[in-house]
Amino acid sequence: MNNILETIVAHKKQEVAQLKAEIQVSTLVKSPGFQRTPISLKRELLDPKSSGIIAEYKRQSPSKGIINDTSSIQEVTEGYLSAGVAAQSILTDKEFFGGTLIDLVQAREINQTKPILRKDFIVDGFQIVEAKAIGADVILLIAACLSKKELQQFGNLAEDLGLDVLYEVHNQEELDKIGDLDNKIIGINNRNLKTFQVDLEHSIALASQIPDSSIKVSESGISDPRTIIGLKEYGFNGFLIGENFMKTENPGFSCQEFIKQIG
Ligand SMILES: O=C(O)c1ccccc1NCC(=O)[C@H](O)[C@H](O)COP(=O)(O)O
Repeated sequence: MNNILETIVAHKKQEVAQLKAEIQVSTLVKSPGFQRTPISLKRELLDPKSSGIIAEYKRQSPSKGIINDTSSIQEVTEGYLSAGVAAQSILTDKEFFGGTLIDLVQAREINQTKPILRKDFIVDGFQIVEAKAIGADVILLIAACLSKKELQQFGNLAEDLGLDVLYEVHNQEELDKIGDLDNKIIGINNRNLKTFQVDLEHSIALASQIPDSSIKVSESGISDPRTIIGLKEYGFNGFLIGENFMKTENPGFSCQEFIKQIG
C-alpha cells in the first residue's frame, strides 16, 4: 500500500469500528432499503445500447482538493440520468472526499432505474451490509488495500446479498490477488496513488491480461470523448468519470454533451 491509501484505510478502520459499536447488523438487515432487489451493473454494461459511462458525484479529493461544493446530489443525479449514464458512482467517504451515506440515499430516491456504485474504502463486511441497506447496487473492492482472502470473502458476501462488485486494480500484482477473473467486473484505475498522476496507458497495458468473460472498466483521468472510442477497441465496456463532470457548473449538462460526442 502507499501513503495516501494507508492513511485513508487506517482512518476508515477506526470509523467502521466506531460505527459497529453503535449500529447492529440486524438493524441494517431490517431496514427497508435492504429488502429491495439491486439493479445489475453487469447487465447494464453488457447492453450494446449502454453509453458505458459511470458518472461520479465527487465533491473533493485528496489529489484535487475541493472540486464542487455547490451542485446538490439531487440536481446532479437528475442531470446524469437525463444525460443517459449507464450507472452512477457516489463517493460516500466523508473525511477525504466530503461524501455522505445520505448522498446515496437521496440519489436512490431519484434514481430507480440505473445501478448506483457505493464508492468507498471497504475494509469490513459491515460496510457491505450497510451499502445494501442504503440502496447501493454495487460495491468497490480495492485490491491495493485488501488481502487475497479479504477480496474473496467480501466478494462472496456482496454476491450473497445480490450486489455486484467492481474490483479495482492498478497493476498486475493486484490483478493476480483477485484470482479467478471470469465474469467479474474489473476496474483499472489510471491514477497512480503515490504521485496522483493519471495515465490511460495503465488501462491499455492491463487490458490484455483480463479475460473476455470479464467486464473491463477504465477509471480516472478521462476527459476526452475520443478516449472512450479508443478504449472500446481494447474491450472496455465501462468508463468511470468524476472530476471532468463535477468541476463544471452543471455536471449533468457536461455529462450530456460528453455522451452525445461518443455517439
Ligand atoms: O481522486 C483521488 O484523488 C483519489 C485519491 C486516493 C484514492 C482514490 C481517489 N479517487 C477515487 C477514484 O477512483 C476516482 O474518484 C474515480 O476513478 C474518478 O476519477 P476522476 O474521473 O479522475 O475524478
